[in-house]
Amino acid sequence: MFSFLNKNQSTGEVEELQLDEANIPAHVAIIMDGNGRWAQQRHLPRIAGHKQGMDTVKTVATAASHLGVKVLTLYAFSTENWKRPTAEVNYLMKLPVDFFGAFVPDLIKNNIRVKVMGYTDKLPAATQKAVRDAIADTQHCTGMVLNFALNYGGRAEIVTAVQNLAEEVKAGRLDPSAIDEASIDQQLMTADLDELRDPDLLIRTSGEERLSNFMLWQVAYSEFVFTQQHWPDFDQTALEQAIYEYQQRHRRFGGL
Ligand SMILES: Cc1cc(N2CCCCCC2)n2ncc(-c3ccc(F)cc3)c2n1
Repeated sequence: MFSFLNKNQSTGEVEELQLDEANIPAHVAIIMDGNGRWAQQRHLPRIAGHKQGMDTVKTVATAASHLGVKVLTLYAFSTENWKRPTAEVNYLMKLPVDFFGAFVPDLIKNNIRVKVMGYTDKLPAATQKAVRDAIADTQHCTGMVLNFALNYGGRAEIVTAVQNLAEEVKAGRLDPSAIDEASIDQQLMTADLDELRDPDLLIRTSGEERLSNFMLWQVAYSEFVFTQQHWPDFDQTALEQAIYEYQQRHRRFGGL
């Protein structure tokens, strides 16, 4: 059992809660929202929130790995984020480079493997190199997969899958009647996660309760937990609280 202290929202009392080690969600996906608001509340530039948010990535990735999560997917940059101010986009595109230098040695120590899904060919060359290096240097790790969604969009992912299947049909290699959910699964960017491709738990921070074009196909049966704190304030306890909430809904009774 993992125990953690929780402040009861209704009574205000601090209580010790237990997580069931046999019911840790195998795949946790997080929409890391609220970085800009966190900075604005402190009268800091928005990019200060992104910088602090990257420290939270390391804290939460380490905590998830220790709890036994097998895949942690983090929504780092969406296909819609290109609409942000140029200065902010340029800063965000440098974060994978900073991450590689600052955190990859710690990830290797925790046996965490980096994977990236998205249209990475559209990223600046330096960002693409940092992504390639992070993947290559953690390739040998056999523990948790830390999967960054980078220049990723759920609708674009499905369009690409449909285009690929249409090409197969056009080439005479696939009959339309043979297209099923498995056919589409195999064309998605999560295909190489095999049986772990669909998140068991989706967390979104900062109070918003929407998907924002994130893993639209894969979250069909996921539990959603929306938390109030901004991503830079998210931590191990917040992750444990979200997993506790998941376990209350996804109760395992004996061998079920
Ligand atoms: C664009 C962007 C933004 C980004 N944020 C920090 C976390 C808060 C939310 C957005 C800002 N983080 N955090 C880690 C990465 C990253 C991506 C790929 C990779 F291989 C290694 C690290 C990252 N990438």
